[in-house]
Amino acid sequence: MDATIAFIGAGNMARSLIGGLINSSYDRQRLLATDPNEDARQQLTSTLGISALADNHEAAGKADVVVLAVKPQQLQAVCRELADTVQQHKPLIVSIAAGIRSDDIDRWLGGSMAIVRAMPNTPALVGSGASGLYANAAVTPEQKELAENILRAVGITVWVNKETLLDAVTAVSGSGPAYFFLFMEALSEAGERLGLEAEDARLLTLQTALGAARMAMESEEPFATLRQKVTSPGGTTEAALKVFGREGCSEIIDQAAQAAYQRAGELAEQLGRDTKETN
Ligand SMILES: NC(=O)C1=CN([C@@H]2O[C@H](COP(=O)(O)OP(=O)(O)OC[C@H]3O[C@@H](n4cnc5c(N)ncnc54)[C@H](O)[C@@H]3O)[C@@H](O)[C@H]2O)C=CC1
Ligand SMILES: O=C(O)[C@@H]1CCC=N1
Repeated sequence: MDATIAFIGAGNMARSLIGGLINSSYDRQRLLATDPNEDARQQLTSTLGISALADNHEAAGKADVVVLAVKPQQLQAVCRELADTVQQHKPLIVSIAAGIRSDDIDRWLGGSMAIVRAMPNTPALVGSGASGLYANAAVTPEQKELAENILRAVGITVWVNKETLLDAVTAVSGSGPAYFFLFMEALSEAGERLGLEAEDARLLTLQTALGAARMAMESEEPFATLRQKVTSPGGTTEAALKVFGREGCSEIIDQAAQAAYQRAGELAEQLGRDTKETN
């Protein structure tokens, strides 16, 4: 039987995970979600067909797994609110919040909790997610398997053995879909400026992104070799790649990933401190 999972916070990422789980035949009856926003709750019930509650305690109290899916800025208050409830039955906690460390989450929840931190991404919605996972010392092998099974239902999973490596996962795959959307947006617009119909430019861009990813997935060759195979000497690709090189495209991508990584560290530092109000 599927474990009962309560999602605390039903925003973009929770909906992607819930949708992906349902698409992978996860038992809807075993999925619950909470959100203070009535529209968000109605959307869950009408589009995903799962129970949506306003009361975090009620949902967490029924769950084998509590997925903390609120913004990092809301996490401390939500954890402190849930501490009494989760201390009673000790569900597995899965936090998907960027940056916030498991020690801080554990302290806010009252201590001695089994916590898996996961960094998924929104393509989970279509079963093509990529998640990094980290388990604290209290997580049992069975709980590790449970967390992995949930995230694997919506894509691939990678365990990291150092918590700070989750910030690197965030910089690559957590935020990564946005980088690829940006690239597709720009390439499609460039196609339009070159005279293509908007719809054609979009379709050609999409299929090229999908084709390149699938080809790389199915090949054992490094990305660089696949790139070289498109690049005829003195040809069109070479002309384009020269511009990428001249404008420092690789350096820009490196700087962008560094910025995401650093921001995760800043969130941990700023939001990991106990606030006066909740002390
Ligand atoms: N969006 C993404 O691509 C990814 C997001 N994440 C993480 O997932 C978490 C959620 O991000 P998003 O879904 O993008 O944000 P979001 O803003 O779309 O969703 C957060 C939801 O939490 C609800 N909420 C606020 N206070 C609450 C409370 N006290 N109790 C219950 N629900 C409450 C809000 O109404 C909102 O619907 C963040 O911590 C983020 O770092 C992780 C990986 C990828
Ligand atoms: O932008 C963010 O902070 C979240 C974490 C990774 C993707 N979205």
